[in-house]
Amino acid sequence: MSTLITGARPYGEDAADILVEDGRIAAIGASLSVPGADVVDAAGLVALPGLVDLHTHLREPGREDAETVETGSRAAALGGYTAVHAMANTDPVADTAGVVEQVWRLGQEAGLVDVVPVGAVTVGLRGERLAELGAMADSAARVRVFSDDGHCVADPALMRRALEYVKALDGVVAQHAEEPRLTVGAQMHEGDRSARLGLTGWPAAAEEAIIARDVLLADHVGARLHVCHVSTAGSVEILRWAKSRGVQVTAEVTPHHLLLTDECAEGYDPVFKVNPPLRTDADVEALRAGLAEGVIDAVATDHAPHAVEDKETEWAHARPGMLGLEQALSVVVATMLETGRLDWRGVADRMSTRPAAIGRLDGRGLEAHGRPLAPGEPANLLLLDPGARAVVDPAALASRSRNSPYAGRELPGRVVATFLRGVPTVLDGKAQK
Ligand SMILES: NC(=O)N[C@@H](CC(=O)O)C(=O)O
Ligand SMILES: [Zn+2]
Ligand SMILES: [Zn+2]
Repeated sequence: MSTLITGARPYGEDAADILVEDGRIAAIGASLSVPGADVVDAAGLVALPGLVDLHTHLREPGREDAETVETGSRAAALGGYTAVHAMANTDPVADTAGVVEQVWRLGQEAGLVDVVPVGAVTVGLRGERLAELGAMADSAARVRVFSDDGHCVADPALMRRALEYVKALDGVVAQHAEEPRLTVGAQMHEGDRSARLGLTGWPAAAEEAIIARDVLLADHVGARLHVCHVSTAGSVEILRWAKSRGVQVTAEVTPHHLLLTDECAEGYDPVFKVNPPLRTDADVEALRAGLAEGVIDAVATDHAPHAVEDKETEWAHARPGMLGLEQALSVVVATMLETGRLDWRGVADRMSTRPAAIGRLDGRGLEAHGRPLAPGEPANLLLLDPGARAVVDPAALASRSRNSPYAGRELPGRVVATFLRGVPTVLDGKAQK
């Protein structure tokens, strides 16, 4: 089976044809012609490697009313993703080989993206004792990223032991950095605005204190640490310091923290309630600069679907979290590309290459992700119309939930097609399954 993608602009550069055969890129060049190949006209479209998300909540098992592996996979493919890491805060929690294998199999069955399960660090995310990390690593799901996301591994001795265990598995602990004693009852970013709105604040220091502690622990035991959804200027400074000292730390920022601020809380619309909270203009500026510089390695969505009854309620009772998969690339185009902070290669690096490397998905086999657009590599790629602009309509999303913070906002860039190992999962902007 061969497909010829004609006139695409790899990494936004000169137009070329891309020939796909047997799941791999067979050739990239001018005026390729292959009798019998399916032709996809990509004139004017930017071709990028398939995106890799380090941080997706798929809600299955347990909250299939909010999202399933299948609906989340469809949302991911429509967003240009070919692999997503499925967070462990499901019900039951993904803290055993059995649960991670179940999620991995559901991903295979849906067949729209590679669903890579994240394993919980502690049993039940309770922060008391370590889960069966080795069994999850050795399972069919081959877990390499471990996280209690939703909760912080707050006990420093337990965090140290987790780092030591996961190091032996060539894995990484992805920390949700939130000192719980500093965020009791927290509703939004702590500052002038939280005081005025009468909502309990979530201070920047609650995030920064854990990141500072964890980079010291990671340095001490020589382990890899990944920091989830970095949201403050101070966190970027700590990461810059740690990296300059050679600490093996990586970090991600979400699209919403690159675009939105605590001003969104003014209308008390819980769609903007999220952990960590939306911060200030100065934080957004520091996050964009940190991502451009590479101190922040990756964009990760923290796609967090919630059912209507959990979200459309009074602010204080609403669950934190917002959708991200279908608009992530558009938000990065708006905040990083159109502002001149990253070029297309930079976007590919932060949304595909580096996240794949952090999750150890960047091997040499056909199952690899985050590989460059080059002959011989797996044909995981997306085609984007960079000039298209559209207003986000939550009713049109593939996600089973509707809690998009971008509703009614005009964003640039439309994913026209996505290919997973040469098979189109999205064509003409429509999911193929
Ligand atoms: N980001 C959120 O506000 N919520 C996430 C959990 C998390 O990422 O901490 C969720 O699972 O809903
Ligand atoms: Zn989190
Ligand atoms: Zn999360």
